[in-house]
Amino acid sequence: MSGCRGAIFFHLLMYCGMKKCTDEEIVSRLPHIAGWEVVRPEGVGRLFRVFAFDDFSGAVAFCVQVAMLAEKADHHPMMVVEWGSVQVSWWSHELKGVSEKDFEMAEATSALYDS
Ligand SMILES: C[C@H](O)[C@H](O)[C@H]1CNC2=NC(N)=NC(=O)C2=N1
Repeated sequence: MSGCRGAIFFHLLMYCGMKKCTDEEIVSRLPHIAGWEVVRPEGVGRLFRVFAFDDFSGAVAFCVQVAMLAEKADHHPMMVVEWGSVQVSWWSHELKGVSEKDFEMAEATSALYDS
């Protein structure tokens, strides 16, 4: 298999099991991930939470931890870092919405923050 076809095959394997959550599924799951809300920029649902820090370096260190988690899972958030806070958004680009994977990643992100 060529490198390109191999990459496409891997990509399909990773994402064919994922499905976009319905609005009903999102509403029922959201109370189980404290602090997260759904935002819909340009009509695409995302899980969103702001994490508070006492300084800039704490916020950056958290971003690095989340980045390592993301690399392991091959699923990547949007993070906006500034003094005292990190805004994290999880959604599935491929599906143009929120999937089960995003809920798992949001939960893992909160667990990192709480640890
Ligand atoms: C090729 C690679 O596996 C894909 O582009 C992955 C990378 N990380 C990703 N992260 C997120 N959040 N959504 C995706 O659809 C996605 N796709």
